[in-house]
Amino acid sequence: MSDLLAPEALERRLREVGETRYHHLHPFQLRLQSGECSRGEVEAWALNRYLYQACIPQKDAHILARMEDAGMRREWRQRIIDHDGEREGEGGIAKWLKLTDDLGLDRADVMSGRLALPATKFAVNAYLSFVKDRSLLEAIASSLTELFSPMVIKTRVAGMLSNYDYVTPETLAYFTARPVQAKRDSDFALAYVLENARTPAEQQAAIGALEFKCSMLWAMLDALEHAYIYAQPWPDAFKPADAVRREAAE
Ligand SMILES: O=C(O)c1cc(C(=O)O)c2c(n1)C(=O)C(=O)c1cc(C(=O)O)[nH]c1-2
Repeated sequence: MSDLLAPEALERRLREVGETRYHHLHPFQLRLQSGECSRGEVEAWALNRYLYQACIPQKDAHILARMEDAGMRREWRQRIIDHDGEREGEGGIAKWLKLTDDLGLDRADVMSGRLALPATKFAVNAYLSFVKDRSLLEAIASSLTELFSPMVIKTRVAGMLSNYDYVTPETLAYFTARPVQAKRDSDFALAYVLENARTPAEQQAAIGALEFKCSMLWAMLDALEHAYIYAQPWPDAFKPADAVRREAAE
């Protein structure tokens, strides 16, 4: 049985989870930011990650529905607005579609998810199930990957802008607002977790929730790496134009 941790010690443990398990360490992320990805791999990354972006307001709506306190709901609902916007064409999902548009991907293909890898869909569904099935504390703790997203976004954006000539600041506009929003959101979520994880079991559950979320983000990049670098993608999945040309020549 673990001991009850002081809030500072719990925060340290949560940050250690990110230092050792967050997707900033994943080989596909390193490849993406260092310019080693082919154009097709960048396209596959953006197409698959659309499903994650699209699920975020749904998972936040599940969390919101479980909150009994109006003040908490007022705070949390901003996350849904950030992604869905106040009207058509605004918000994070619309900005992600600007990224996939600029990469030349068809919107209907991207939005339908039909070309996404099976593991991407399993990962996203696992996140939605997690926030429905686990305690509110665990659901909120699972969002704490946002403590670490500003640093990975900064590195990714700088790396992509300097290494891929078809990527412009407008293409990556999605990421401009995220670090400030992520800081605001993760400050709130961290304060909640530190205040509400009051027993050793609750503290371990919060740490486990953050590990789960890191593993879900990691699994999405494992799937991309496996499908587009080491192996063949799932038969129904997105095939980059350069791979189609290679197959035709064989
Ligand atoms: O670019 C990234 O690496 C990254 C990571 C994460 C994350 O760590 O979960 C999020 C985002 N971006 C993001 O843009 C975002 O809106 C977001 C919401 C959440 C969440 O769990 O509520 N994570 C993330």
